[in-house]
Parts: sequence; C-alpha cells; structure tokens
Amino acid sequence: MLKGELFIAGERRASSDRFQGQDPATGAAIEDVSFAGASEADVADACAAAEAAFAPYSTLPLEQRAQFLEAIATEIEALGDALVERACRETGLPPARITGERGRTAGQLRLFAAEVRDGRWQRVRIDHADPARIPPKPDLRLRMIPLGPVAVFGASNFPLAFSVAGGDTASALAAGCPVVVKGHRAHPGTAELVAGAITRAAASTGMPAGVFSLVNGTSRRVGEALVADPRIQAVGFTGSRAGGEALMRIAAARPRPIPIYAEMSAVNPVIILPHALAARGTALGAAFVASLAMGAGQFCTNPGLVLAVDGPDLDAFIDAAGTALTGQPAQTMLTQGIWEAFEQGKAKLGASAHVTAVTQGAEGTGPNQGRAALFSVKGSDLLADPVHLHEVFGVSSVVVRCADMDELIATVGQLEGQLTATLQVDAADHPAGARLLPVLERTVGRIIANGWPTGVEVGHAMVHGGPYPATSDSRSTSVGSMAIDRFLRPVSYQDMPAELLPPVLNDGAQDNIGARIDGRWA
Ligand SMILES: NC(=O)C1=CN([C@@H]2O[C@H](COP(=O)(O)OP(=O)(O)OC[C@H]3O[C@@H](n4cnc5c(N)ncnc54)[C@H](O)[C@@H]3O)[C@@H](O)[C@H]2O)C=CC1
Ligand SMILES: O=C(O)CCC(=O)C(=O)O
Repeated sequence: MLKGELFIAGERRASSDRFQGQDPATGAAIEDVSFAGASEADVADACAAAEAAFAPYSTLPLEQRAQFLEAIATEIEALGDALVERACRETGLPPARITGERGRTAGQLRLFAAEVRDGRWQRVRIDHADPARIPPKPDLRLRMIPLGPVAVFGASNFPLAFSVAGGDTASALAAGCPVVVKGHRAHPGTAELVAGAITRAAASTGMPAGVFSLVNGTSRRVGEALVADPRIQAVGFTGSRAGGEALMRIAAARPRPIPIYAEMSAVNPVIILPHALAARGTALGAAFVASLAMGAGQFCTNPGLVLAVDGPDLDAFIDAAGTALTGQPAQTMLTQGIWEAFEQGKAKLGASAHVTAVTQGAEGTGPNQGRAALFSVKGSDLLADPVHLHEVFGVSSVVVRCADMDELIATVGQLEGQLTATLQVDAADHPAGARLLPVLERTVGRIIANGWPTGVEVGHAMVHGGPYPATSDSRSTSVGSMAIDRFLRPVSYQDMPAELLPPVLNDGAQDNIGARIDGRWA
C-alpha cells in the first residue's frame, strides 16, 4: 500500500508539497495516491543522517555489509506482482521487460554482495621498511576506503536497474557509502516500493538508519541541494546531458568539489564492414531495427548511428531496415517530456539540409507514443551539422553513407565519446577492423563484435562508461563489479604501529584477498 511519503533514515515523512504519478499510456494522473516532494530541510536531514551512518556502516564486518545487500535483493523480490504492476503503469514498459529488469536488479545486488565478501577491492599494498637503506625506507601500507555519503539520481528509463536500488546504489553501498537517492518523478510509486524494501533490509540486518534515504520532488532544487550538500562526497547520475552537466557544475563549484559520475548521452555507432555488409546486409537490417526499437528506443546504448561504405550492399541493408522499421508499431514513451523531446529531436534531424528521411514506423494511436524513424546522410556531410550526432532518445537512427573505408575511419575518429561501438565484421574484414580498433578504443567504453549494443551484461568485465559526453569520467563503469571503485579512494599508512593499523593491513592478514607485498603480488 503506497503512502506517498519520503524515506529519511528509516522513517517515513510526509510533506505538504505533493505531486502525482502519471500513466504515460493514458496521459492522465494516477489518482490513487499523491507523493511528497522534499524540502531543502528534508534533503539536509537525509544528508546529516547519511553522514552519521558513515562511520558505523563503513566499519561493519564485510559479511554484514554483504548480508544487507542480499537482504535488499530478497525484499525486492518479495514485493512480487505489485512492483511489476506499478512500474508498468508508471513507465508504459511491458511486464516482461520489468520482470527481467527486476531479475537484473536483484542479481546485481547479489553480485556486489559477493564482491564485498571477496575483499580484493581493498587493493592492499605493503612495502616493508628498510632502515638500512640510505635514506631509510619507511613502512608503507595502502588500502582503499569508502568516500563518504553518496547521492544517486534514479534514471527514468530503467525504473529498477538504474533507479533507487540500481547499480549506483548497489555499488556505493558495497563500497561502504551510505546513499541518499533523488527519485525520478516518472516512477514515484515504484521508487517508494523499492525504498520500503531497502529500509526493511536495513532494519533486519542491523544497519545504521541513515544508510539509506529517498528524497523525491518535481523541482530541480531537490537535486541541486543534494549535490551541493557538504556531507555528500560523490554523485552517481544517469539521464540527460543537460542534467548531468548542470550537476557537474554544482559539484565543481562547491567549496570542496566532489567526483560526479554522470552517464549522459551517446549515439553508439554501429559500423558495418564491407564483407559483412555484402554477406548479411539484409539480415543485419532486421536485427538492427530489433535492437533500435527495444524499450521504445529509450536505452542509453541505443544504436543511433550506422556507418558503412556506400553502394548496392548498403542500399540492401537500408531497404531491409526500412521494411522492418515501417512495420514497427508506435510505442508508449516514459513521460510526456521524453516523448516531446523525441519529436523535437526527429524534427531537427529532418530539417537538416543534409539529411534524407528514409522511412517511419506506424503512427501513434494514443498519447506519448513515439513513431519510429530512420534517416540517412552522406559521410562527407555528417560533421557539417552537430544535430546529426545529437542523441535522439527513442526509436530513431541515422545511416551514414561513407565514400570509402578511409572516410569511414576518419569520421569515426571525429565522433564524441560514446558508451559503445559495434562492429559487424566477417573474417575478410579483419584488416579493416584492425585499423578501426585503435580509433574506437580512444572513443568508446565497450566495443562489440557481431552483436548489438542494447542489453548490458552485469559482470566483472563489463564497462558501461566512456569518454565525455557519454560520461563525465571515462575512468570507470556504472555497471558491473568494477563500479565499486568509483566510491573508493586510497589511504596510505606510514610507519603506523600495528595496533593502530586497520586489521586488513597487518602482516599475514591478506590471506584470501590478495595483496602486493614488497612489489610482488601475493
Ligand atoms: N542517455 C541516457 O541514458 C538517458 C538520456 N535521457 C535523456 O534525458 C531526457 C530527459 O529525461 P530524464 O530522464 O527526465 O532526464 P533528466 O536528466 O532531465 O533528469 C534526470 C534527473 O536529474 C534531475 N535533474 C535534471 N536536470 C537537473 C538540474 N539542472 N538540476 C538538478 N537536477 C536535475 C531530474 O530532476 C531527474 O531526477 C530524455 O529525453 C533523454 O534525452 C534520459 C534517460 C537516460
Ligand atoms: O542495458 C542497457 O542496454 C541499457 C542501459 C541504459 O540504457 C542506461 O544506462 O540508461
């Protein structure tokens, strides 16, 4: 039963500032409950509680931290159909997608529980002293410690896996950081259900109350106050480039600037090399549209740009893609704002003198239904207008007709930072692939061969990140176990008496977690 309240450090809290969830499929408010918008005082209370929880939470035995993460997964699963129904109603996404996303969310919480127990993330290094050396060498011992309270912005497009208990929250909690979530206004009921699950898990596993809070609100001041709060030590964000950049400015302008991990925008180029295009262009056209249309195109990994050498083989690909896209029904988008931004994005592309409209999908029959669109442009014109390369969030993509491989490679080299690049590559294309790889490594976070970029696997070797503006910090990932590193920093202890050292740094205490001791990996 939803109450429409905030969660501040284990307590529910009401507010007179109310807003309503929206059903994007009908365009109408969901009337059963209204939701509390946080005041700046609520944000400050959540941050103060997170700061108070930091020392007790970050020093708990790792086993207890891991059990907390597992308990969150179990509590989310126990929400059952109520969670799936609410998330579908608030997002317009179908039950199969939300059910899959729930599995991914619980799975990534359990992955981080295993990561916490594993302990290697502490990256212990020990250089023993050598008093006989001239000058004498000190005893140095290093470990990673958590940064402090973390602010997480729930994303609209993944109401579970990138939201209240999503990857940013799971990795920050795993690192030992209390979390204050700014919920997305597009799914407040879903957020409340998940916040309840986290709060119950915190209570049943004996966590300090301030380990988690959820603040909502329709006004930007909630997020602004959160990022500016002096107790917040890092930020995780998934959303628009404008939103991410606004928060980056706030983080940088603080008296004590903090790291912000913002995942913002990408067009995720797909490069079809000539032999693959000749051998399988028609099949690739249909498969490309299946990836493009997934989740109404509302994936940050959506393939928004396709590059290939011009000619009859590319015509065959475009024909097949066009046929598949024409048959695409219009899909309900997450919010009216996102649908409007999609319509504007397509209109701007269509208005470019360099762009040809290839085809469109079926027209929408209800509110907020995005109509698929495919465009093409000549390689020599692609960089003439920045609009060709802007993320259009929805089922829209641009096929780039390059004169030859040299033009294709030069064009790829001038793209902005991206989350992914995809190569469709047959054996005879390997020499061209080898020329492209060093260019792509400079530009993207993940390079895919003969697959599609949508659907990020949650694992140990995943990078969901990339150079600016795909993210604000290319040195990390927001998906997979390495995401824990974003919320850690190294501390070195020099000539510290053994009784004062953190136990993990004492001699012989690293049996199962690996360590670099006197330069050698143990
Ligand atoms: N690349 C990606 O992964 C995604 C891109 N988007 C893009 O973002 C557009 C809008 O979608 P939203 O999900 O609403 O993203 P958004 O960036 O507008 O909002 C995300 C969160 O950040 C907060 N926020 C945004 N601007 C802010 C500011 N200036 N100050 C303080 N807080 C701020 C919002 O309140 C919300 O909680 C979409 O049309 C799409 O273009 C959205 C979701 C994912
Ligand atoms: O799983 C995926 O492909 C997409 C992830 C995504 O869209 C996001 O990070 O917002």
